[in-house]
Amino acid sequence: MSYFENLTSLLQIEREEDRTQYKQLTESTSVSERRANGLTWYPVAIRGTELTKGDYISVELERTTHHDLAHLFRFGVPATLFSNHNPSDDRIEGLVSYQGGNRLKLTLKTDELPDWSRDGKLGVDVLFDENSYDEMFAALKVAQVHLNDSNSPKAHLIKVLTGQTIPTFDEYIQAKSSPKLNEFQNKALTKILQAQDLAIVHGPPGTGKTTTLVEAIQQLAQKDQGPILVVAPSNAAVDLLSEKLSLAGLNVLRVGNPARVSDALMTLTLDAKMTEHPAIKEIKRFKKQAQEFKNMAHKYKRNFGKAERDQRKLLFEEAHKIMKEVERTEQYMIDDILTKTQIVTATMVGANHYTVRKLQYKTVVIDEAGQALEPACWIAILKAQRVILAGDHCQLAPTIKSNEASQKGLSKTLLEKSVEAHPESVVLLQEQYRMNELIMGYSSQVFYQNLLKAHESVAQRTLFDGEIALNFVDTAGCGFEEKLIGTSTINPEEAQLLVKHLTQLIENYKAEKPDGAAPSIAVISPYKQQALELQQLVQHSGIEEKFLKRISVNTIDSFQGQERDIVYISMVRNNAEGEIGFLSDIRRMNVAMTRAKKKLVVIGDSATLAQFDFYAKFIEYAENAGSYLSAWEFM
Ligand SMILES: Nc1ncnc2c1ncn2[C@@H]1O[C@H](COP(=O)(O)OP(=O)(O)OP(=O)(O)O)[C@@H](O)[C@H]1O
Repeated sequence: MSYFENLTSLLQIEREEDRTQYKQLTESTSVSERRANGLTWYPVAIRGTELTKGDYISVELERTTHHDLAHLFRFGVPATLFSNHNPSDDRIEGLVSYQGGNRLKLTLKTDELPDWSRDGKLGVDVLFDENSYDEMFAALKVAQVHLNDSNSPKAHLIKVLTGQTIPTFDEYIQAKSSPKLNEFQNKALTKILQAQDLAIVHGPPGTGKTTTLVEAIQQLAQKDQGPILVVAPSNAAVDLLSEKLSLAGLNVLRVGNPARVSDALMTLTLDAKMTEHPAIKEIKRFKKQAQEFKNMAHKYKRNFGKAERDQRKLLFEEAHKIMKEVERTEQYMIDDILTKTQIVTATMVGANHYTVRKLQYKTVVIDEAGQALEPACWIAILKAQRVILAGDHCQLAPTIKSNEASQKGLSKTLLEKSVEAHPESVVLLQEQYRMNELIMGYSSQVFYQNLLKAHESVAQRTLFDGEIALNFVDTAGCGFEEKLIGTSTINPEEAQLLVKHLTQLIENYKAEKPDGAAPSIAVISPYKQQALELQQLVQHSGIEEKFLKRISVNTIDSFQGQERDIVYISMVRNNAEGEIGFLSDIRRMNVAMTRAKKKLVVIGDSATLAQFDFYAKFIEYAENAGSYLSAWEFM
């Protein structure tokens, strides 16, 4: 099987599993269950409608209750509007074209709202996102075609990225080294500018990967003709980069829909840029005319005479002609906006949005590549002459639903493969600006060949004088037993101990720094049930409000990319068999352990944990650093 056939078959397995899990979530579940699972908004109210491209209408919906529920409605996903009167028949499918706060816009494949939408209560269901899979399959197919065609200008890059040939560098190109960057970051900058096909920025926690990328993209923007494409697997990551690039003075076009509602971000979107464009007045005038023709046509609805039917047809044709004009004007506006654009930012799938689908780029940057599914990367790569991968394959990998696909290799990212195949393309950023060096040390030893250094401004930092930056609190022999709740594990006594330690730490801090600002604190557990338990306990701990406000409690995954002054990790597992479940995913643990700036406290049972090499060595590391504590001291 060829490289791309193999990837295609893995992706097929994944799509099947994803569909199956989606079906289980939706089929034979009630509206309220679907709503709780984030798959449905109900009830919703129609806040407006507008004619749009292709004679469709865009309807704006607002959810009027249950505002706090998380949901899966995202730009570009399919969804159906339905009525509660007859939900199996009264439904119409569309695509989410905007989502912000409690509103979303749905583009429906019809030119008129159905009659049933005027009575009964309305809701929207999110549908399985076939489109993202279709785009990925299509990209793999096209990549294979290029690879088979020795005349294809893309064949070389594809061969590099599939490990069949080596990357090339133009060593005569000199980057302008930046005084804002450290030695390693400047090395990465040079690597990026010299790369003819592939450069890789490996950025461990807090090492300034984003800072480096922004500087490199600024220099590339001056050299490359035409825009640079910058993609990342999540909207949150795309938003962050879009903001920083825009602040650096670049003209950024954010394709798709920001995950966060922020004015600065919104102005970068195509919608906002179109609203600012002089030609928008014309579009508004045309749309109004078309709407008037349609309204007139609809008046003939209940008259069946031939003359009326002809009249109605004429009016529709007129509206259609005007909408064609709207489309042409919109395309002109988009082209005009694109000529001024230096950077296009999007998710991988978003890079194929119809407005930018056909664009080719000299340089494509894939950020957070350690979290990107490889088939999605190929959507962006096919638009590139040269690819810059940035990320850290020693932190969280992409989420894969099918164990089979994961075990057969879908969880191995293009970043990881490329780092192995082409070490000459890689620059490791070695200086970090987040952690006290004691917190950093174990991660550096296990994942980064002991190469990381802490910048002098952070190396010795602690919460207060005399406080040690790392603690391992050993619960061995305390009889704290784990319990299984559903599919998640919980350890209530460990949770209580953690909160006791935290309360004490805050008291010590207050005594040492009576006027000190409240530090930011994360309480993390790999297990969801334990995180929920901890949330409850922290809420009722009696910790003063000023400090309580700064504490967030959650599972590891939600903290990737973030940092806190203090981090607690509750390890939960405590059993005679030495069964540690997914604590064995040491990359996830790497993320948890590297969020802390000044203090990291890990609480767990050494007897269970030490049966696994990673934790045995961690406990040894803590012992050697004088960071080992027995839980008995707090009981
Ligand atoms: N050369 C530098 N000199 C001083 N501070 C720096 C330098 N590079 C980065 N920093 C600081 O380090 C912090 C992290 O930088 P940045 O956000 O670029 O890192 P990152 O590697 O993208 O982070 P993450 O760990 O979230 O991936 C920021 O506060 C930034 O200002």
